[in-house]
Amino acid sequence: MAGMIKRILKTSDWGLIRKFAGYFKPYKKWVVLSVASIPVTTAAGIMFLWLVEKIVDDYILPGDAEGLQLYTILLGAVLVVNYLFDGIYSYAFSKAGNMAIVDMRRELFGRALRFPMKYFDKNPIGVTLSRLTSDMESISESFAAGILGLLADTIKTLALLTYLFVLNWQLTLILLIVVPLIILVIRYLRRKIRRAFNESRTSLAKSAAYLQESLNGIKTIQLYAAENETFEKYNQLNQQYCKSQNRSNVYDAALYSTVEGITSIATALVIWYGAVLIWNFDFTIGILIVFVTTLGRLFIPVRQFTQQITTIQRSLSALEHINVLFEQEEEEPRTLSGEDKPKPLEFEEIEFRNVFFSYGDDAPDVLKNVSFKLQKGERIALVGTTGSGKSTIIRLLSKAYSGYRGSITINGQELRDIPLSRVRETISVMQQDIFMFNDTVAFNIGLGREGVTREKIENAARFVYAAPFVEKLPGKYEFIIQDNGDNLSKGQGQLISFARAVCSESELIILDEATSAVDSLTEQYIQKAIGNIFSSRTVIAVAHRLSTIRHSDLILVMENGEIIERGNHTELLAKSGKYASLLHQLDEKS
Ligand SMILES: Nc1ncnc2c1ncn2[C@@H]1O[C@H](COP(=O)(O)OP(=O)(O)OP(=O)(O)O)[C@@H](O)[C@H]1O
Repeated sequence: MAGMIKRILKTSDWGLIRKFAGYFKPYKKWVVLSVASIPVTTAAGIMFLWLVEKIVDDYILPGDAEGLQLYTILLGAVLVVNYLFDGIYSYAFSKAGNMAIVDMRRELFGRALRFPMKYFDKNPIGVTLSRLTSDMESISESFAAGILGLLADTIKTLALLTYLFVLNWQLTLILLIVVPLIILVIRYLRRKIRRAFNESRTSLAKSAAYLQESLNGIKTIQLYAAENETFEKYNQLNQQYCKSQNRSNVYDAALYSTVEGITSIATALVIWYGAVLIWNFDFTIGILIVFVTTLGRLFIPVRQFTQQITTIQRSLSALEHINVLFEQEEEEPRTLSGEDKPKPLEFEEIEFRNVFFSYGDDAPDVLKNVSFKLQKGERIALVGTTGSGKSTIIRLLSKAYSGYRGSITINGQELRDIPLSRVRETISVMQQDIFMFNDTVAFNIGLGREGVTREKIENAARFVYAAPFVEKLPGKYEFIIQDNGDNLSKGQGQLISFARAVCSESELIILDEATSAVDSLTEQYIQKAIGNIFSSRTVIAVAHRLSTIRHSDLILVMENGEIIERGNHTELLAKSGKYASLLHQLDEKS
């Protein structure tokens, strides 16, 4: 059977199994306890058969009631031991399995948190979510039990067969006639089961991703009355899943019932040949009963074996999916514990020298020959038409994307050589599309800053003029922000984003100014907040407000990935070029 197992699993499967078996290492003692129970239950199984034969031939047939009583008690005791150790076997292994899966899930989530942003550009969140949830579930439910179950059943089956062989080798050979047939069926259906199951996992992941996307965008769907289309699309994905799952179930059922059928043939053969042997006085009724009883017991593992194969196939296909996440490169290996958080750089200057960048190998350059310098205390504004590359400069600087050509240095050190976590500690980004967590205002301001005090949070809020509105909220800093800031106005969200950025010690602040219009009071607060930030830190801003632009020391005007004009507000206006016309458009809008 060991050879058969080898044939059933591919070589690459063994690699996967070995890799994930590593997670059981810390829980070795539970695995050992479980494995140690196998010989006990196997011995109890053989003992049971021996007692059955003895009871029938030596006590029931001759009518020895006294001996029968004693042996029946012994039989009961053997069964108790058998089931007790069976219990220990399953409990100990599922305990080890559960703990191993918890570790795997934790490690995977930790990795996912460090996946590069371009991973999330390409992979819908829902797919990653389903890898972390349903694929993991599938393993924890089945993989552990599947593999060890297979081992236990193999040992038990071999022991039973050896015992039967000693009792009567001819009858045992008759029984084994059906084995090649079973191997053929399993080999044939194995590939089909795996393929169908893979398909069903993929379509489940797709429909989960779509479900997640639809729920994220539910307000837009409702506003644009796109419910029917959304429903239809989900329905189609769901149907696809249903079809592939049904296919997988058909193969499952086919495997199970074919093996059942074949084993029934074996049972009939054994009864027929056993009867012949008894008529020829070569055999006792006790032994025939042992054979028939064992057939049931022998083929329970064989039947389970087919189920275990299906289970293992499922787990392997889930493992393949999860392995993709394990093989996904992380941004830069970093520990998640705060102990060794690097100190921010003592910021002095940033320099871009002849920088080129494209988002993909075959994609066109979206930054072309970009060069500029920013020194401590200075403010740079990036302006330009949409898609001109302003945000890309910021993404490169915050190491959200790598792979630039040319040189970007912070304090003279090449950016690609500075650890990511150090860069993120040095730079604070005020995002336009800030994400708000379902938590308090205080939590959202202090996000990611370990050990930040309430005083610092409140000072940050005051500094960027967020305090006046926060203090009017019920519960003030304990007010719970919901649904990514849906219970706040856009302007209030921006002020929280400002507070979040200044709450850090970072000298360099990147400001990705939002374009959305806000009420005039909030606008005043925002402008005052930017004024405060400008006077206290070094800032590089993707600027849309005239006030922000005017207060910058250097304005870089971008078009098609290039800096086409540079200078301060007065110099650029005097040129009457692109900047002047951009300002003109700004004026018209306001
Ligand atoms: N993740 C991405 N993958 C591929 N291309 C991208 C990606 N992000 C931006 N681009 C492309 O890069 C170019 C520059 O985009 P970028 O976001 O830097 O422009 P921008 O000047 O900030 O525009 P806006 O003012 O509209 O935010 C655009 O052509 C855009 O389509």
